[in-house]
Amino acid sequence: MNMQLTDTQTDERSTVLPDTATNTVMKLPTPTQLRQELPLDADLARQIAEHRDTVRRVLDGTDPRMLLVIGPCSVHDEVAALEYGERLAKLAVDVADQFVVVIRAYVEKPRTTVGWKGLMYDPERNGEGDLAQGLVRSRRLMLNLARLGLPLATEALNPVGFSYLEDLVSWTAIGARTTESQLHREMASGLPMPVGFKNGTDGSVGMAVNAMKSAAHAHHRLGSDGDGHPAMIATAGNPDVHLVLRGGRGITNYDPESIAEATATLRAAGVSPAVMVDCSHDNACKQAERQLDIAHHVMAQRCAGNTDIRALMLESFLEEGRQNDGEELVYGQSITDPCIGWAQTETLLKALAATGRNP
Ligand SMILES: O=C[C@H](O)[C@H](O)COP(=O)(O)O
Ligand SMILES: C=C(OP(=O)(O)O)C(=O)O
Repeated sequence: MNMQLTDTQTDERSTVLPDTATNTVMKLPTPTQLRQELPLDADLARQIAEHRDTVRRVLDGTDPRMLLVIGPCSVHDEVAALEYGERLAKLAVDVADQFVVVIRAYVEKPRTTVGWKGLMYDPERNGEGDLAQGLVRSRRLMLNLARLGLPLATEALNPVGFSYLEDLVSWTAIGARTTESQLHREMASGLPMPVGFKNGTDGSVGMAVNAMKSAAHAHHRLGSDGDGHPAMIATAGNPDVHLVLRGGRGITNYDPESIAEATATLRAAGVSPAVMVDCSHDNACKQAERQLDIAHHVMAQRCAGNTDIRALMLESFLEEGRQNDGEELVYGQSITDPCIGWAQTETLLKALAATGRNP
């Protein structure tokens, strides 16, 4: 599973200088090396370019369908994630006249305090932080999901981490905990796909609007090249940025008044009024089943004429609910936020599509 290391890369842990540091550093393969080991072939690259264009067209309203970003809160088991992907790819065909279905392939999890941070950071979930293995497994999983024909969504949390994966992703989220971060805005400014900024964890939309303005702008940022060398990166600005309403602590924002207030703010700021409603997270008060009613409620608003609502996000997996990580895990059930199960997912997507056909 471990990547080949170059002559200059050893797998020894070395003490970091200066002397105040007690950290250890373990060298990793570079993004270029990982991309060479797990390459994106020309057909898949074409597919991803087409998916990104489709997502852009949905978000700018040229394509009248809605975007539906759906899948597990996090991936901890690649087999279950692929089984979910296979089922979703079939269901996506049934609703393709109404929805562009994008699968959540979330391998980095932002934590409120501490907790498992995702497949990329701790693939064995044993606290060892085997990033060398996590990066390989994350990229391999994403390649396999993309080969099912689905566009991929993920949250870009660590700009270095994302440089190992970004060529595989068609829609990217900047999460509620990082929307206000300049580093994430700079990163989004140079990303080659549409990016959704979540409102803040306190429910505030203003910081996401500021993020959109910043990410649409050109930047000079400090980063590294594909070979891991420090580099100045000049970004052009990302024209395909939008707002994601996900509620906040004790606040929901999927109702008509909240959405109207958000789109008025977006228009006043001169940025895209396109909105994705995240039916999970604080909108669902972390109760997975609430997503069902929320999705119907938002779809009804869209069918009643609010075409600024261009997208929905749902957290869904094979089994409903969530479980604590441990020895005996239920196959296909989330170990982070609760999700709706497959049966609910199938019923919901078909019902939403039927509403879209006969508003
Ligand atoms: O989407 C997942 C979680 O909401 C997010 O990662 C924060 O989780 P936590 O509050 O359990 O740390
Ligand atoms: C962490 C997530 O969302 P948020 O940033 O809204 O909490 C997520 O979508 O997995």
